Amino acid sequence: MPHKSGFVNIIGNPNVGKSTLMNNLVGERISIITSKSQTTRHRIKGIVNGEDFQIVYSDTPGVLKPNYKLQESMMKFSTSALIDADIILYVTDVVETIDKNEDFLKKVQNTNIPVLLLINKIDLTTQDKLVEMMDVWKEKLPNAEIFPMSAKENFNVSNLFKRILELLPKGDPYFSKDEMTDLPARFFVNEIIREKILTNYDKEIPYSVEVEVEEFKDEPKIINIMAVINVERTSQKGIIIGHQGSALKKVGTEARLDMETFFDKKVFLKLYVKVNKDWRNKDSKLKGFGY
Ligand SMILES: Nc1nc2c(ncn2[C@@H]2O[C@H](COP(=O)(O)OP(=O)(O)OP(=O)(O)O)[C@@H](O)[C@H]2O)c(=O)[nH]1
Repeated sequence: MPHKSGFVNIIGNPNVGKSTLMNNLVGERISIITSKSQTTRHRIKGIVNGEDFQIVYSDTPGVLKPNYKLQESMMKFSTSALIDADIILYVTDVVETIDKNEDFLKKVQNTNIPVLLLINKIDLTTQDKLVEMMDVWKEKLPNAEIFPMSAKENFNVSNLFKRILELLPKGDPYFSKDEMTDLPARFFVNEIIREKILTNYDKEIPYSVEVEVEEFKDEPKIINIMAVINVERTSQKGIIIGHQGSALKKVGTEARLDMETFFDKKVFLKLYVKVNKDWRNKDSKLKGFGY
C-alpha cells in the first residue's frame, strides 16, 4: 500500500466538543478541555502515525463573530482552516442552534475539500430529534458526510477514523514519525498553566490572561520552568496572586503536578504575574504572543 499523509482540520463553534474529540483521536492530552468556551486559541496540532499513514490534526479556534481584536484573529484561523486542509471535520452538537454563522457555512459549502460534519453529544438527545437535525444539516451542507457521534462516550469515533484514513491523500509523511507533535514542550507548559487559571478563577480573569514561558531547561533530573502570567490590569494581578499568595500557589502546584505527569519527570515551576495593559486590543502585543 502506498503511504498516505494529510492535514485534518477540526473546526466549529466553542464548546461543541472539539478538544474532547481530538484527544480521543490523537490519544494524548494535547489540548485543554474545559466547560468554559473560547479556551482554545491556538492551532494545536497532534499527529497520529501508522505504518503506512500520518494524520496531522489541528484544532482551530471557534467560529465567532469578531467583536474585539483577539476574536478577529481567531476568525482568521478558522477561515484559513478551510484552505490548507485535506479533510475538514466540522463539529457541531445537538445543543447549539444551526444558523449561528451563515457566512461561515457558505464558505464550508463552497470548498472543494471533503467535509465531515460531526453532530456531537448525541448522548444528550433522542433518536427523533437527531433525525430532524440531520435533515436540516443535509439541506445546509449537502456535500458534507454526516457523522452523529459522542466524543465523550467514544461513540462512532472509530468509524470516523476509518473514513479519515480512506479520504487521506497519498503522500510521504510531513513530520518525522517518532514525533508525537510538532509543537515544543513549552507549548504544553503554557496550555497546562492556562487550564489551571481557567479552573481556578471566575469571570473575566481567564480571558484577560496570557501566559509566556520564559525559561524551559530540561536538565538530567529535573525540568526548570519559569513562566509569566500577563494580566491586563493591576486589580487582576491581585486576584491572580490571592491572599498572601495562596491563589497563585494553588495554580502553581496543580500545574506542576500535571507537568510532572506529562513529562514523567520532576518539575520546578516558578510563576510571575505581570501587568501588560490591554494586551487583547493591541495588535503589536497580540503578534508578540503569536496570534
Ligand atoms: N454530553 C457530552 N458532552 C460532551 C461531549 N463531547 C464533549 N462534551 C463536553 O462539552 C464541553 C466542551 O468540550 P470541549 O472539548 O472543550 O469543546 P471545544 O469545542 O474544544 O471547546 P473550545 O475549546 O471552547 O473551542 C466539555 O464539558 C466536554 O466534556 C459528548 O459527546 N457528550
